[in-house]
Amino acid sequence: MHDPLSVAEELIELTTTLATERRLEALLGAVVNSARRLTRAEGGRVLVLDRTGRHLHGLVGQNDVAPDAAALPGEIPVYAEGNAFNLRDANVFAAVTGKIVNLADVYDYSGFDFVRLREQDERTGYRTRSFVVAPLWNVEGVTLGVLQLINVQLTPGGEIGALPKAFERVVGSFAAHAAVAIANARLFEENRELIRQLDRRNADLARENSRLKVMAIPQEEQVVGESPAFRAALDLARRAASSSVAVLMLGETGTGKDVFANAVHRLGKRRDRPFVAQNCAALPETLLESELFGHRKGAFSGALADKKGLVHEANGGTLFLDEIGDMPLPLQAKILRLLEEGSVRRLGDTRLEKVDVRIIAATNLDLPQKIAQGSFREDLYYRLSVFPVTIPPLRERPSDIPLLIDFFLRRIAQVHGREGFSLTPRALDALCRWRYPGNVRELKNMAERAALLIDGDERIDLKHLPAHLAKAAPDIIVQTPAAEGGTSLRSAVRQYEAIVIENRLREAGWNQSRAARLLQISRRSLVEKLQRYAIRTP
Ligand SMILES: Nc1ncnc2c1ncn2[C@@H]1O[C@H](COP(=O)(O)OP(=O)(O)OP(=O)(O)O)[C@@H](O)[C@H]1O
Repeated sequence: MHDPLSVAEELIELTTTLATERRLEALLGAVVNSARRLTRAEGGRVLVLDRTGRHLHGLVGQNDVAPDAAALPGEIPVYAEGNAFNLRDANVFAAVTGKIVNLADVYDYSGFDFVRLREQDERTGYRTRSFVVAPLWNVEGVTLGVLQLINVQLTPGGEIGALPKAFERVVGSFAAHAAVAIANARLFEENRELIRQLDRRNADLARENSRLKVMAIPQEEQVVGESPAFRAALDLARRAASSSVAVLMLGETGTGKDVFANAVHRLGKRRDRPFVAQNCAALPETLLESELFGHRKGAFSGALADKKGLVHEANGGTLFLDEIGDMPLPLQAKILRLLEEGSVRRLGDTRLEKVDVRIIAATNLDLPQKIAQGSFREDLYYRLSVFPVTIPPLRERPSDIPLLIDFFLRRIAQVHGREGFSLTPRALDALCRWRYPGNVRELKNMAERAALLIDGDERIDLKHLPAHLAKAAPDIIVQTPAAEGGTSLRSAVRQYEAIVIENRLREAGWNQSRAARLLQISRRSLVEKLQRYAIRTP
């Protein structure tokens, strides 16, 4: 056995380890190791009680002489039949009574049952002789488990025997220290797990919160686009929003004229008043007139009572006249009066009524051409086009395509209750190259269709996109803006460059160094290009 000085040294070292080690497994390893060094035991184990206190489980096993013999026993039941303690087991005895079991040879009769241990010896060829079990009782007298020491060597020559009586107390107090440290480490791990759970919960809540926030904003109110051309149009719309000036939204079908009209209303002083929209191409003349300006009872067959028009509903707010190019000429005159005098006359009425309505109109038609044909009033055109906002077609702002794809897929994922959708690079490439005659609406429809076609966690691939798009995908020349009549080669190349850069950035998770490597250009040159094309991390 050790001399008192080395025992003291061992205890000091152990106390330090116990005080500093917070990871349960490492701590248990250190406990068994130190206890073995202290007692010169060949092997040692820690068994702990499960949460229900019904079983002891091995957690750590060590054996210098035969690593196989370090194997941990299976579950040891604390209770025998009839709910009495299973005191025939030396581990349970120590755990329950708080006494140290200290045997010179487990093969000699001791009253304890060592059948399993002997079976293990047979399997491993190891011979277990002396066997010490110290209870791991913490200060409150709560049993955590036991510390086993196997084959205690009494002399440096390797003579094996029971632990000398004087050492029992040392081992006992050592085990008590270890128990406190183990209890602390368990608490620490439990706390850490609780913190982890809380963090996870917080992150879930934050995600849910931002999801709800996004959901709370109606889709038509979100305006997505970062390209300089788009930003310029949006900037104009913002400026218009601050006054009550009439605005004319121009742009091809599906470019987002409705979205912009809504934004102008929402960003202006009238945001708390109604935003009322009417498609002027959707109704025949009389019905449209009655819808917009209202009617008096008997104004036409079917006019059974007085009815207010949308202009009345929009009073104080905004009236959005979509497809104004298709408005019949007589109604154009009424709109002009509304713009110039702020007054309207209901169908079948003689009186004029004052209303305070801001007009935003939109068309994808060539109004000067319609004026030339005599189907649009020139004076109305000039009145409306005081503040024109032209939304560029999507093919002229390709760097917005990935942003819009991302936006629509995220929205769709929310509706489907999914985390998200991902695209294969070739699907993204095909989407980015397409010319979108139907503009953003077409892109949105494609995203919705693809989301419906994929199975489970599948990525959106070419086969989920319309055939014409997949077919055209490899043909860069046809599909890039270079094919656009009137677009210079230089501007087409720049647009394509912007698409490629943005795609690579996406692949690289918006890590600029990684994207630069993928593009095989320097990071500095990438940064310059990002500035030039106004590409920003979303
Ligand atoms: N910049 C954008 N950000 C988000 N969604 C957009 C954007 N532009 C268009 N959309 C969406 O695309 C679809 C078509 O847009 P919108 O109806 O505003 O186009 P439009 O120009 O008014 O079309 P039309 O001329 O056919 O009436 C809508 O679902 C709209 O929400």
